[in-house]
Amino acid sequence: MFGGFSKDLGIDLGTANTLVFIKGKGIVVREPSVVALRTDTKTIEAVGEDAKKMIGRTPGNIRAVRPMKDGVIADFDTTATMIKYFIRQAQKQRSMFPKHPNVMVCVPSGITAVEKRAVEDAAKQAGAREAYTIEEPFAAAIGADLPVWEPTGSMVVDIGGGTTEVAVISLGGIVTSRSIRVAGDEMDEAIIQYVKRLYNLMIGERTSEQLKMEIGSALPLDHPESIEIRGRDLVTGLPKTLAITSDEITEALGDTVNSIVDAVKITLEKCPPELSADIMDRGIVLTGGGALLRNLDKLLSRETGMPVIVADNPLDCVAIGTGRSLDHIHLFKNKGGSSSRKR
Ligand SMILES: Nc1ncnc2c1ncn2[C@@H]1O[C@H](COP(=O)(O)OP(=O)(O)OP(=O)(O)O)[C@@H](O)[C@H]1O
Repeated sequence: MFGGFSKDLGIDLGTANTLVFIKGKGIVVREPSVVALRTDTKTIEAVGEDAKKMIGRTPGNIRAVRPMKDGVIADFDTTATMIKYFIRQAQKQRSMFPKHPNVMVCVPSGITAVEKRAVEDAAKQAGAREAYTIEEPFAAAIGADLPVWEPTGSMVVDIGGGTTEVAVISLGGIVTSRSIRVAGDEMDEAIIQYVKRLYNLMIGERTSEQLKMEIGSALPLDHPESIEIRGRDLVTGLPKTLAITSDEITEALGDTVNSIVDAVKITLEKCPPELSADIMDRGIVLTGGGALLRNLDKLLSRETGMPVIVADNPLDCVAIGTGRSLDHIHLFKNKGGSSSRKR
């Protein structure tokens, strides 16, 4: 499927990470969706990895922003600049890559037609010849090798940075879906608030993400773990080191994880019975970085009574599916349900 030279690009424009996929080559760019802006001159200081390092460490005249943070384009110009940067990075990987490729951009399923149009315009402004959009859970399902074009039900739960997207897919269309703005970022924020409340310690976003990834779990671990973290004591104002346990992180993540479980349950309730039976056979498939939270699959399985499987390489599914969907562009236009558009 991926053989030969391609002039097409798939972009997973995630709230946390942007990945670029070239047919025939795979994922060629993987960088944080962050832009560092100079507030005085209104120019771009850095994009991607370099900009992420600046979060929480910028002087007054530089601001590190995540233009897609809430799952929508908050700032059109910054997003266009970011897309342009990522297309350039991909072009650098292949000397003969065309200046104006066809571009498929993956967008959250909850976004409006106006926002979709803004993404397509941003891609065109960044040099795309034709720009299309595909909804995130549909791309995730393709990337996870689910039989999306067949008359059988597949359920995918994509837990990213800003949004969790739950969808039931059959015959090339989304039958029912739910998108909530609760995902990895909200987990990080919950940990920050928990540590602040319990220990009067202020920690940064990067530290809370590290706690989530290293010792986080949706259910208490059989052998609890702990790590030392650093922050600012809110009473003395001085730096302080503290040991945090995995059980504490499980408690901190409780509400966020429950919101995700509820979104899955509500989607299942709305699912036609024939498709529910298919999902029971195949299992619910988890994609996105949040799928890597330990024991989330176990908790979801316990709460829904369904088998739950974490996809292979969950962080890559959306990008792979976005790239692969370019092979089926004609089907997209005909089937409509997965939302793509030629301009
Ligand atoms: N091992 C892990 N455990 C828990 N969370 C993780 C792990 N690895 C990555 N994540 C989280 O996954 C999220 C990023 O996932 P992903 O790259 O799929 O999101 P995205 O596609 O950029 O966002 P969205 O789907 O909202 O647009 C981040 O919040 C990150 O902290």
